[in-house]
This record gives sequence, structure tokens and C-alpha cells, in this order.
Amino acid sequence: MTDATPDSASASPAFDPQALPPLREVIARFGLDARKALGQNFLLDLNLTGRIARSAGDLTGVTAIEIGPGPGGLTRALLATGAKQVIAIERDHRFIEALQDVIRAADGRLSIVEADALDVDPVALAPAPRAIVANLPYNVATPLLIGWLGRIEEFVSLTLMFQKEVADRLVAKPGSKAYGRLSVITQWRSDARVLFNLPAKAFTPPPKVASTVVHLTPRANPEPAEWKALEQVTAAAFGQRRKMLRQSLKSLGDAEALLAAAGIEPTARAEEVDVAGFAALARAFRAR
Ligand SMILES: C[S@@+](CC[C@H](N)C(=O)[O-])C[C@H]1O[C@@H](n2cnc3c(N)ncnc32)[C@H](O)[C@@H]1O
Repeated sequence: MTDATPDSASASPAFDPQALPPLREVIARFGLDARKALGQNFLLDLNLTGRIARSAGDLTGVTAIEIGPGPGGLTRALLATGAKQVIAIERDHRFIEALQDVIRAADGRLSIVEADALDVDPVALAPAPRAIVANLPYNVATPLLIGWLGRIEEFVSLTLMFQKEVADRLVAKPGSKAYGRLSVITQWRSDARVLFNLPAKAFTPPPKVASTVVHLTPRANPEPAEWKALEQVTAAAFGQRRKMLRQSLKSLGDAEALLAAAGIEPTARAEEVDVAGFAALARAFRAR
């Protein structure tokens, strides 16, 4: 880890993302061909990365954590915000050398951690207030998000690029096709908002699908429920989403009694139950 502690909270964020060599040049100089297995689809347009960084909201005094800086387009944009510090976690060793110019230009505000983000606890890594801003590697985007949601109150916000199809699931409402376990868990813990979409051609190389930036903030008063119980009831309910709950919840025990305790019609289907309903079901399951 390259240590970079700023002198004070008021360290000036004067940083010009355009003053460094163009990203295409960095990629060519260091031979950074994109690796599909690591979800490497880069954003080389600094106007776009600037838009993403600004969409995180006011980062003044905040430690911004970036997952997968790659060649550093979004990293540069984050340094141009009022963020007190940027800590970027990158798994691919090739980018560490390529980012040295950015580290120097950041004048003590950028640290790079070479690690698999799935193994890193961002709360232990970065002081509060902290926010995550990332163009996520799509192969690990959902497990990363679920890990962060479990302790989202530790973050000011999460501003994350997902495949559009995943973003649609995060914000889906009951009654829609995209509504499922991920929607319930996300909306239970956070207020999740779609900010904007980006076409595949915005990336180098272009992925097969469109992408969406989602902004998540901790939900002020989440419905009381235990994480594990909520996972169990949503897994059973959405595992057979077309069946009535009195049938699909049988694997959990006396389904009719659980539904009665939660105040849900036994003939309801998973996709009709809102987050409050699933939280009630999780409480009933825990209390059985
Ligand atoms: C979609 S690219 C984004 C790159 C850059 N931030 C941009 O916007 O151009 C995903 C980045 O995450 C890195 N990455 C992939 N899996 C990772 C993991 N498990 N932990 C940390 N970084 C990872 C990749 O090497 C790549 O740099």
C-alpha cells in the first residue's frame, strides 16, 4: 500500500484530471489490454468519469473508496472533487505501476491497495465519513454490494455502476418482473436511486450490455428484521416465485402460521409482497 495521508482535513482538492497523459496513452505505454475475467471495461472519457464522481454528491471531507481504479479515469475525477482522500483497491497488479503518475499528482491524497476487494473491509481501511464510488467489475458486483449493504450505515453513500439489468433489480418495485431477493434486501437497508444509464459503447472495450449508475444511501429507519432470517424467507419465497406463498414457504415449516403471523395472505405470491411484508415474515420466522 502506498501511504498517502493528507496534512489536514482542509487539504486543497486542486487537481486537474486533464493535466496527466491521456488514458489511451497510459494504456498503450503500460500494455494494459483489458482482461474479461476481471470485468475490465474502461471509461476513457474524462467528462463521463467527472459526471460519475459528481453524481456521488458532495464529497468534501469524505474518504472516497474506489474499487478497481484500472487506468485511473474515475480515480482522477474523484481527486478533482472535495474528497479528503481517495483509497483505490485494485486486484490487477499491472495497474499499480500505471497509477504512479496519478499518485504523484495527487500530492498525498491517493492510496492504492493491491487486493481482491472481496477480501477487503472498507470500514477498517478508511476513516469515516466514507463513501464508495466505483465502476464495478461486473463479475463480483453483486457479492460486493451485498457485503456493503450489511453495514451500509457505515457509509455516507455508495455510487456504483452496474449492468443495467442488475440496477433494474436493485430498484424494482413489487409486481414487476425484476422484483426479487436483491430488490428486497437492497431496499430494506438503503434508499436506492437510478441516476443515469450509459450505453455499452461508452466503455473500452464495450461490454455486451448497457450500464447504469445507482446511488444508495443508508435507510433512516429500516424495518426491524434479522439479516439471515430475511435471506432465508426471500430465498424460499422467490425460489418458487410463481407459487402461492402457502406452498413456497413450506420448506420453512408451518407456512400458513408464518403468513398469518406476518399478516400476509396465504394465496399471495412472492412478487406481490413489499419490503415491510418480507421484514414481518422474517420476524415471524425468527420467532417461531
Ligand atoms: C469495470 S473496470 C473499471 C476500471 C476503471 N475504474 C474505469 O472506470 O475505467 C473494473 C476494475 O476492477 C478491477 N477488479 C476486478 N476484480 C476485482 C476485485 N475482485 N477486486 C478489486 N479490483 C477488481 C479490474 O482490474 C478493473 O480495473
